[in-house]
Amino acid sequence: MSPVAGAALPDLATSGGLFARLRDAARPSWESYVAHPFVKGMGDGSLPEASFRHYLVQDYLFLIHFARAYALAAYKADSLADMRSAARSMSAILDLEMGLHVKYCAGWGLSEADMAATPEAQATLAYTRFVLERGMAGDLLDLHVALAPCVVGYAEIAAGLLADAATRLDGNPYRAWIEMYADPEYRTVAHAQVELLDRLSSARGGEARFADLTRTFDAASRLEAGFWEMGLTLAG
Ligand SMILES: Cc1ncc(C[n+]2csc(CCO)c2C)c(N)n1
Repeated sequence: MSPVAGAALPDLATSGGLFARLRDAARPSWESYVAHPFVKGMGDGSLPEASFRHYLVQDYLFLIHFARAYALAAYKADSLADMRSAARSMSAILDLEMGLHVKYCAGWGLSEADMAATPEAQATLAYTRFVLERGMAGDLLDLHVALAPCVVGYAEIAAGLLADAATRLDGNPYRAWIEMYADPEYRTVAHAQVELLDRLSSARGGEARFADLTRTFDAASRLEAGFWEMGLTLAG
């Protein structure tokens, strides 16, 4: 069933949890990401098609590296449960989400071979390699904090668009994107990421590392905003 426009969903973040506190500490960067003009343009359908296509191709390349980040999470895990969870997320991206993405892009006339052959834009390189670097240099908590704006942000953005009076779903070329990320199944994935951050934080001394984790979360949020900006300006 399609979500109903205008119905606000509760916040994904648990009050007082690590995700909510990071988001508060990085508020200006977070807002520049979730309220970017690209997002508003998808909501009211005014986003130029060329911007959306440029974004989609780069997002395909982004997902490849995101799958690598979950492979790194499996390597960094210190329990079988965390290894299995990372492996499941990597498989979900490679076998499910990328397939959906490819089908979705085909609807916009983009073939997988064309997308794979496109050079990565600077914003794609910067964001994906930043996440991988946080994971390589740090531990599982550093890596999951770097991943959190991506995983939780898209659920918040899609829910926010559905609740926004400026959003038009009828005849909106970006409706399928909004509904894909507003899907309850995807909200469950985002919620699991919020809970995982709290568990990792207790196990790995997150409290004492809050300032450092905030820098990572803030940078990842700015890189998400930069990813939208790349789409909007068609930057290479
Ligand atoms: C730039 C960019 N940021 C976030 C997402 C969202 N996303 C990426 S992978 C994934 C599944 C999480 O396990 C989701 C929701 C995206 N596609 N592109």
